[in-house]
Amino acid sequence: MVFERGNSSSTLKASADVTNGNGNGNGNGYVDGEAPANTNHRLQLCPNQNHMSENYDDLDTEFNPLIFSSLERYLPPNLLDAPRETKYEYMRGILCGFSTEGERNRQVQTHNEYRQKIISNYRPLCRELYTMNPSMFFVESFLRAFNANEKYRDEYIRDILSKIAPGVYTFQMLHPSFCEMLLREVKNIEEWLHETKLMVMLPSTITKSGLVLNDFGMKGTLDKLLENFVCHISRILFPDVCSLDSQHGYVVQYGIDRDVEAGFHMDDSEVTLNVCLGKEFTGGELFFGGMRCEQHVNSEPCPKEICVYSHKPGHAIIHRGYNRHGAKAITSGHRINLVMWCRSSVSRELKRHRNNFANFCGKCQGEKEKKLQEMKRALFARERGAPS
Ligand SMILES: O=C(O)CCC(=O)C(=O)O
Ligand SMILES: [Fe+2]
Repeated sequence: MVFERGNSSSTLKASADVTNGNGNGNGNGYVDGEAPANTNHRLQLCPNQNHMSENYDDLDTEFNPLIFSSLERYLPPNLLDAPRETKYEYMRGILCGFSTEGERNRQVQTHNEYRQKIISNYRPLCRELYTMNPSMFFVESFLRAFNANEKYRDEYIRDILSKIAPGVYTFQMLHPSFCEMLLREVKNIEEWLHETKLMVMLPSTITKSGLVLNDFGMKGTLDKLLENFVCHISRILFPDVCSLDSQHGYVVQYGIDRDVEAGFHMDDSEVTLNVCLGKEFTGGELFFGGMRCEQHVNSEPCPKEICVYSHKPGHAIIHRGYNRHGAKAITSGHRINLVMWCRSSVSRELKRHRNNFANFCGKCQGEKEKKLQEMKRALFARERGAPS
């Protein structure tokens, strides 16, 4: 397996989703010129003098458009000829990474205005999607578990979850008619975007074909999904994660004419929910390489951490954001998934005060065990009178 440094970890400050309220970005940007998924290039030290920069004057952006034209000549060579939108997102991410608190507030305001502009102009196709309606959204087994008497609820929820690797679980979740409805809505959004030529913010640097559902009026529904369902599952599966208090919800699309795969990365989330909506496809399996702290992000996985999962429509997979993963290439058809990066501002604050992550990082755990073994050996030797 080739390990690429993912770019959606919480180390990345800049973000198109500046509204999560906890000061963390969604990975849609880079600190000090870190490159997008699937590339390992940084901003160049010297500008490419022969490159003709694009014009960014028409963009509704918080930065002076001239900055983008100047910065463009410093882009990694593989990005120089990328679509203007990709270059813009990459450069905006870098600029946001350097911004101060005041600028950050302005970004929040800009993002709110951007969202408001979409919401007041986009006409939803399936209005039912914009209000949480469990009996319409979920399959029977999922509803039964959540509707169980409080005394047995956790036990019933545990029963519907299948563990496929340490910290990775799957379960049946979305009703086929809900999946079908959301697919129709996504198609409608895409047609509207095509007509209006509106440039949208991508959900993360991992995808070129994603749509942030929160920006299209579904924040209320997804907040309820987090609050009433995902929080509960997270509390059962990941008790060390503090309460999840915000979400970044989006769809990702794969196909021959879209993204084909997703590079190996970590999410900017404490917990990620990922549900396949359809349609028909082959390939595109998710692969996992174990949980790591930021310091050990590039360390090798141990065999028990590796697992491969084939997406099935309606089925969800839930894992810690730090569990490194990627999606293999789709080999035919079209795959669309609903992804929700769930965040905990308390967990993030606590993490800032820690320097050992043996509670989740496989590598920190290994090192801690090694030290313990060494201490035990030294103690044993001392007891037997051997010179230490
Ligand atoms: O393609 C997938 O199912 C995974 C997408 C993903 O990992 C992400 O968006 O963070
Ligand atoms: Fe991911």
